[in-house]
Amino acid sequence: MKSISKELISTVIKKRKSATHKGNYGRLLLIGGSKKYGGALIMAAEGALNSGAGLVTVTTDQVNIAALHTRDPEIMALNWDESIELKKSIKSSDVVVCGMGLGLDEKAQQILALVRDNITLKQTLILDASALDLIGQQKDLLPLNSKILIFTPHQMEWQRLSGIKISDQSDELNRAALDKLVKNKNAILVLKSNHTKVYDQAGNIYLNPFGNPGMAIGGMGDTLAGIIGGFCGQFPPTLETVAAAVGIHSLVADKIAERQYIVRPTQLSAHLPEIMKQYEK
Ligand SMILES: NC(=O)C1=CN([C@@H]2O[C@H](COP(=O)(O)OP(=O)(O)OC[C@H]3O[C@@H](n4cnc5c(N)ncnc54)[C@H](OP(=O)(O)O)[C@@H]3O)[C@@H](O)[C@H]2O)[C@@H](O)CC1
Ligand SMILES: Nc1ncnc2c1ncn2[C@@H]1O[C@H](COP(=O)(O)OP(=O)(O)O)[C@@H](O)[C@H]1O
Ligand SMILES: [Mg+2]
Repeated sequence: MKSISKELISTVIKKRKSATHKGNYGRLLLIGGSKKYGGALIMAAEGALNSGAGLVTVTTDQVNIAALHTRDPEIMALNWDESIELKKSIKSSDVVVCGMGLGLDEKAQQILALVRDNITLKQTLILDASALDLIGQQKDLLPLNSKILIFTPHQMEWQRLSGIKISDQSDELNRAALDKLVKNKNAILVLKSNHTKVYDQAGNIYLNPFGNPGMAIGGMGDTLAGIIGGFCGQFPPTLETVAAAVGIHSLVADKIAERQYIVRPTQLSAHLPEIMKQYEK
């Protein structure tokens, strides 16, 4: 098992070249935010935006859009009832991040089925939170048609999806469960805890040595899902890129925790561009 290091983060975060434009840094679509959980989607979108994604669009319950635009006018938004537009949006994205605050109702199931049916082999798909729980309940909702498929469960979500109890979640069982879920070997598992591990299906594992308990606040994982999306839109969507996203999320939190008791996820996002600058190479 390798440890996520500051050097690894520096190899992933590239200095931007002059002759580039927003289209070179990833078209991201984030899907989630039912009425109750609009904040989850907004926090994920802020993670994506602040990690440098070139173009960020969200699709969500209409009720969240004014709040999102008040905070972040850079982000485009689509009402998730507009299914024709939504299909187009899925197809034209480089990276789709689905599940933050999506909920588990019939609408949520329909949206995940739409993602499953419209994602293509050119795209990176990240599944978080409710998307993982929906698949745990109904296995045929699992989208298998992306280029790279990234799961980002916390331990309880992984228990519900894989059937492995938290106390039994060993590397061996985790990888076997990932292989059982995804046969074509294009998946990455980010199993979140106080020391998150990132697995691929070739046997590689990265352990995150960074982070602190000030991060134990709702929205911290939503923010991470957005950052992973942002990284996969800008840098090659590999195990190392995902590990670097996990590492920088915790490093920013560690910096904030030097002078604060807790780390607000929105504050973490706000400090991300400044800390990424220190690691660019
Ligand atoms: N502001 C918003 O809109 C927010 C909206 N959100 C949205 O809410 C939806 C439900 O997601 P969720 O994660 O809040 O609930 P759930 O899946 O039941 O898991 C929580 C329970 O699991 C357990 N647990 C054990 N180990 C654990 C671990 N390592 N890390 C974490 N938990 C661990 C633990 O149980 P306990 O120990 O408390 O008994 C804990 O109580 C989802 O769509 C999400 O996106 C959130 O993102 C928050 C901000
Ligand atoms: N005690 C802790 N130490 C380090 N990191 C933590 C701690 N508690 C939570 N985190 C991090 O915070 C995030 C929590 O993710 P998650 O449970 O999905 O949050 P949410 O769904 O509320 O956004 C993960 O990245 C996890 O590694
Ligand atoms: Mg979560």
